[in-house]
Amino acid sequence: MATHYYTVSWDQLHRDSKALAWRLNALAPFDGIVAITRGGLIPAAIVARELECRLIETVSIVTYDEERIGKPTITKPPTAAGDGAGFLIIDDLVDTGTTAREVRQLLPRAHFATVYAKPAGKALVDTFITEVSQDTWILFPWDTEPQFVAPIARAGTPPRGA
Ligand SMILES: O=P(O)(O)OC[C@H]1O[C@H](OP(=O)(O)OP(=O)(O)O)[C@H](O)[C@@H]1O
Ligand code: HPA
Ligand SMILES: [Mg+2]
Repeated sequence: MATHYYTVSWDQLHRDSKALAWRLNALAPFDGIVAITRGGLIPAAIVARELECRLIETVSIVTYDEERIGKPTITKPPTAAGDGAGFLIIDDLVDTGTTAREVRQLLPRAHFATVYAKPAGKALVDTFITEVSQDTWILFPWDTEPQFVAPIARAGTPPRGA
């Protein structure tokens, strides 16, 4: 269970995904990108734009229900990436490495990159940008929205009108 939260804004995600693209550009060109949906879709779009890559494949895999990990289920395998040779795989993050392990079996020759990584999974990816501790849950901008927070002085009192 996470004891810390790390909130990532859209701006931050764009900056970190571009930093990943800078790193990957040194290894380019790639024949195509495989985005791991859903979390990898937006980082993959940003990296594809920066690397001028126009061939995007997807692999759909479900490992979590909110913060609860389950058995990974592939709901759509990749069809256009062969054994992964020449391809770049992009996901938002690697946590336990469960998802990465499954996808690597499908595309063993691809280069695997994530924007964020936690210690338990980082050895499974070839390139990542930012590491966070294992007990940190990363809050992505698509999973959050700004909302009202009560002033500190009112902590513990019921909200007005309640
Ligand atoms: O290293 P792991 O422990 O496997 O965790 C990382 C994976 O978990 C999340 O996907 P999730 O299963 O929540 O699906 P989603 O991308 O559709 O949100 C995240 O997008 C990674 O793909
Ligand atoms: O830290 C996380 N944040 C969002 N989704 C995730 N899926 C696995 N770990 C995480
Ligand atoms: Mg995912």
